[in-house]
Amino acid sequence: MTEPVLIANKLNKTYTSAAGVDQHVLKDLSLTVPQGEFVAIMGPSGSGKSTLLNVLSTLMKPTTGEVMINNKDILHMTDDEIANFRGRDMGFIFQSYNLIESLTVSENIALPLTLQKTKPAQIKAAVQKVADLLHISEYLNKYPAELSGGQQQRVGAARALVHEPALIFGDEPTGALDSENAREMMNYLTKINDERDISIVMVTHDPFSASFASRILFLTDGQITKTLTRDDRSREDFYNYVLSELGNFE
Ligand SMILES: Nc1ncnc2c1ncn2[C@@H]1O[C@H](COP(=O)(O)OP(=O)(O)OP(=O)(O)O)[C@@H](O)[C@H]1O
Repeated sequence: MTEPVLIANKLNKTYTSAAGVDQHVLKDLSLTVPQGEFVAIMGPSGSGKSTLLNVLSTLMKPTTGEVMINNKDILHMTDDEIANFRGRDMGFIFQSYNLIESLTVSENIALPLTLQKTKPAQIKAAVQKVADLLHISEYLNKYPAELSGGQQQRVGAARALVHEPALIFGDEPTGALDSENAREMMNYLTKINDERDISIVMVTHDPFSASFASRILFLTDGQITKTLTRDDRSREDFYNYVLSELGNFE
């Protein structure tokens, strides 16, 4: 049995509006992700997907419950420990690429390593390696504004990968991409998941993107109400299975 990279135990999240009205968004939600697994989270709008991802990825605290990543209790770390942990062990890929316009592609990709004060020669080698993997080496000296949306999203992915984190979180990583670029992005994620054993937890509304995962969790009203596993199905067969199950689900 592979060691879990992430364990979430009985997560609850309640938002309280300015008018004092509570909204209970995550409800006793538990989840375990073994090292090297690729998990997709799907569910209707408002079901709590982004809230769950934010809680799992240390960006937001749950109201109650616990989250362990690599056996560390992330809810009881100091702000400095969390910042270090994020920088070293996690990568984030968002729909909006969050690139810094005044930095070159190379400098954007290097950010997680620069923040960890990695030596320049090591940074250069790591940036080159991940840029080769994502086929963006020729853009390294350009600025984000000079790239297409798909290229920018690959730069965002390269930045998430450059420090070889144990775990990557994606929030609609193909959301801004056309179908060709979405397929390419999912192939890259599959490749790093296979070859480097990096675990991936990704929120998506798109069954095509989800079909690249090995397990899909469906969220309804803050709870996991259905789980589909790919088992030994091909990606295409899993996609058809997901589509048929979605028909039953919604
Ligand atoms: N920061 C916040 N403050 C108050 N309410 C929030 C906040 N973030 C989300 N909510 C509410 O919590 C519920 C779940 O939101 P969340 O964004 O987690 O859902 P989602 O499944 O990701 O939705 P979508 O697919 O539309 O992005 C929604 O009703 C939303 O309005």
